[in-house]
Amino acid sequence: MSDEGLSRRRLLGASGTAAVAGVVAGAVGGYAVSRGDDDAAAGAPSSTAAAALALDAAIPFRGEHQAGIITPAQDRLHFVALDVVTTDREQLRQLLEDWTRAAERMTAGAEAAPGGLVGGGPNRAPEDTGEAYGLPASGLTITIGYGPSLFDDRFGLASRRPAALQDLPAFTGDQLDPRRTGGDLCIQACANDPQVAVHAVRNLVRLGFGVVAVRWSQLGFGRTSSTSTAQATPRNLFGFKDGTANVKAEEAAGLAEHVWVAPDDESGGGAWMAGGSYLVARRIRMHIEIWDRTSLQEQEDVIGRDKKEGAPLGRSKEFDPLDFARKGPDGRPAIPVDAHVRLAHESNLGGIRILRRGYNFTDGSDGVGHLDAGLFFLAYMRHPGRQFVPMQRALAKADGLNEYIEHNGSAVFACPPGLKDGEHWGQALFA
Ligand SMILES: C=CC1=C(C)c2cc3[nH]c(cc4nc(cc5[nH]c(cc1n2)c(C)c5CCC(=O)O)C(CCC(=O)O)=C4C)c(C)c3C=C
Ligand SMILES: [Fe+2]
Repeated sequence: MSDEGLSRRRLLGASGTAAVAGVVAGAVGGYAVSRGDDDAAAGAPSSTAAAALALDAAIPFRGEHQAGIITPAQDRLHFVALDVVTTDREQLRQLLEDWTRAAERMTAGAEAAPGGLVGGGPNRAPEDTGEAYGLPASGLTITIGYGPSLFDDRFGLASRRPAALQDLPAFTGDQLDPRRTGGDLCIQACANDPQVAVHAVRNLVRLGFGVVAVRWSQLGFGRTSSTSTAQATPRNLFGFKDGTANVKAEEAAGLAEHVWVAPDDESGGGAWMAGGSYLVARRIRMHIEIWDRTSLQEQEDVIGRDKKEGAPLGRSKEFDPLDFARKGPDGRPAIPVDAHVRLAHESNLGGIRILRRGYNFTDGSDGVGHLDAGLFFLAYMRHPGRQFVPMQRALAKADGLNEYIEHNGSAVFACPPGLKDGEHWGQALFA
């Protein structure tokens, strides 16, 4: 490998360098494998999940589906929504191709461009911003999505718009801030090191100068979902286990039914979405000061699970099934009628489920003595109008949690399928 193609992990030492060189060589040649994991390369789901749990792993960039959806949720997030500022279709197409190259390199632990740190010499701006140089791949995944507004008349894409990609309707209680809403494109960068996630977004935005501009962004810490049975269930900022009943990577039938767009889901212009998924993002402020003065009983009744174990009320273990018919000692439903898990459960929604992949956030304070903290809700699904919309309508109407939360940002994106060797983002869309 030439000096220009060396990984940022070169600094890790000889053995690390050798292993990583393989990853990077594979990555730039059109494939990427996790270091020393043959099963991952073969696509065995449980081994892939286990490999991805290693905090510094390189996650394969290419595959049937984009990485970052069923990849075991990493600990950190940098999410950005962008607007396209050019009207030149070719500039946008070229950017998506350039992003693919840079994203593939960064997920393998390499600089955004060969020799990116200093290889361009003293008279040019470096092609990599440098803050992740020497850091491992850190489980980085970069997932791209296209917003409904990308399919207006600017780029001749109107006929390519999937029918399922529609702006979300207004929900009761929404307090949406236009400065945290919408976007032509999104990039979801997840990693186990915040510096690696931020570096990835920063370098893609840098590449897009003059073509795209950041509309809004969100940092997240502490995943609020497990997306694999190999992961322990994390806790959200209300202190409750979150993600117990999620659709998980090992659940092939559930993914096919609820997460991946099937070939015959979208006819005509939207057929390029087969194998992709729709992403709903909601910035949900949590009024933690009010919650923190609320009794344990009330907290558990609002969620419908106990705080310590995460067990459904009336049961004792986290993964015990929810029993909505069970009565408590007072003769009332053990899981209250307005409990969050009752209303969000598939039995209340005609079998609807979604894959949740959210993160905690704290963005300073609001100037009047409260933390601006909450849950950056990210969820993947096959059809937002048939899944998120009815689910959120049911929650907006009756959820006991509404007293403690406020949705103040919102967006929806079509995340295309994964890339085969030699393919790049936008190729199918612009074909
Ligand atoms: C529209 C979808 C959902 C929003 C918005 C949402 C916000 C939200 N959720 C929690 C905390 C928990 N949610 C839990 C379960 C759960 N939540 C949703 C959907 C939305 N949540 C679903 C589909 C489920 C699973 C329901 C089921 O099938 O049992 C839980 C329990 C643990 C778990 O199963 O994950 C918690 C806790 C917060 C704090 C929040 C907004 C800030
Ligand atoms: Fe929830």
